[in-house]
Amino acid sequence: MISVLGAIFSVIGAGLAVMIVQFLMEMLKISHIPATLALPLVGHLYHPGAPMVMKFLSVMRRRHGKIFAFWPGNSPMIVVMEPKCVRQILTDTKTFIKGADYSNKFALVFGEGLVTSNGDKHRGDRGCLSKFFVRGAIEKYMDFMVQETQLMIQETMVPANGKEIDLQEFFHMLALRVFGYFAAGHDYSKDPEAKWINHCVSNGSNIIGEHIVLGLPVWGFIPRIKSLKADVAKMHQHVEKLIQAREKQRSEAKPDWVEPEDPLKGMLDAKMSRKEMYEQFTTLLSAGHDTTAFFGCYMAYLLASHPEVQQKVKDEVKEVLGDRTDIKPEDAKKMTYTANVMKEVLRLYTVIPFVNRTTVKDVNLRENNMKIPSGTTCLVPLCLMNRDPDVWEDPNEFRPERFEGLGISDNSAKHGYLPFGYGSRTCIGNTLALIEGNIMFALLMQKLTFKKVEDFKPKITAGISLVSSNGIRVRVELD
Ligand code: HEM
Repeated sequence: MISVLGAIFSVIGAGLAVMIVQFLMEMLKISHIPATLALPLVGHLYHPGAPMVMKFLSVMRRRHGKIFAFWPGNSPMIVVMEPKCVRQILTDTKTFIKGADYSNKFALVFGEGLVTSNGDKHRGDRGCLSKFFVRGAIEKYMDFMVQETQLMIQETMVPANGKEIDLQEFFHMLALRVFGYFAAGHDYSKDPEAKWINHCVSNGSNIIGEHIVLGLPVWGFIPRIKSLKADVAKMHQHVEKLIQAREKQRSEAKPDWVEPEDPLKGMLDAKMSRKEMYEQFTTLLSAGHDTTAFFGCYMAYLLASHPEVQQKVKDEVKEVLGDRTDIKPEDAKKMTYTANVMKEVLRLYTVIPFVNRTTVKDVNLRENNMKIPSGTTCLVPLCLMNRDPDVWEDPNEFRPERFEGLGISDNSAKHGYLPFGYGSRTCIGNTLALIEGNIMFALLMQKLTFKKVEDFKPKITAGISLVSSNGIRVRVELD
């Protein structure tokens, strides 16, 4: 018995010794990069504020500047928020690749879809899918977006008149319905699986987010990981149904049937394998779901909290549309104040708060001449860059007017304003999300007013996306 215990302690002791040596070697490699004292095994997690990652990093930024080391455990990340260096990281995709967080953790849900793949696989798949996400292609779906938004307003907002509601369900369901029709001609309003898919996608994103941010393992025997894998398998069965429905339409097509020009068609035409299609579809759905839905939630919350901004949006919608609801591309272009509101929402609530890349060789960050060793993960905190006081006056204020005259479309590398990322891996769904946002809010603002719920404050947690664990509550008042 004693010898068994002795053996166990020796193995644990040897393991700890290896980890401490690894820690010291890593520390030596990045000793030229500013950092607060980190300890072996726990890194900065000994610090009570460290699990609140966003707050902790903003304190570190004040202490160390725009490039510093952060230790979420035994290995460091280099936090980079200097705009020119960020640009280098996000454009040099041969040196800065999507590393282990993507291939081990994200991949549990996303497989080898667009978000997680690298190199030729990524280039090929992006080439195959990007034509469906350009403005002209998306504008063809505007009538459908209008129709679904109106239906959802009727189903959810009208009965909520005078009441407080959590907006998550409205925006999640609307995002799902729009995505289903846009990506595969599928009508989620009639699909009993829609509720489950909503839950499954958000849950998956939260779990993966937590495991990435806190550096937790994703071993298959952990109950929540086991159940996540089961959910992903069920999601693949759901995608199989969508593929079979389209294959049936193709095989039974009458001569006048015109197949929708959508991502599902793109995947079938490219003769992707079943596995590739499951992963790509799940990727698009997951990447576009919480993001679009929480973007809508935060916008409604900020409008409710700033009645003067809400009134200006209402006035603009009235001026451009009058009582019409058939929103056309030229209408959307005229709603410039609403566009600035959307930019300001994404600045304050950066829905994807962090992205990271791993170096495959030693590299110099040109702007600062700082060496980043091979195998290091660089963390780009888009959320903190968007509140950088060097760039934004009163960065925590909600002030859409600040975008007037800045000439910023949906991103600006110069300002470090990158809510949709940058370079060849920029969000493929950015135009879809913004057109959808414009339509949703034009129709909502024609019909109702969001009022602030006293004492409600969202409890923001930063996982893959910026979610609120206590929902987003507002009072709805029909006009
Ligand atoms: C407000 C809504 C959205 C925000 C804020 C957002 C944000 C982002 C960001 C920051 C990235 C870059 C990630 C990185 O560089 O590592 C990204 C990538 C991506 N997004 Fe979005 N996104 C949104 C909506 C959507 C939608 C609607 C879709 C699809 C239907 C989508 C699909 C994707 C995909 C597939 C990628 C990976 C692209 C690649 O690496 O080639 N996103 N998104």
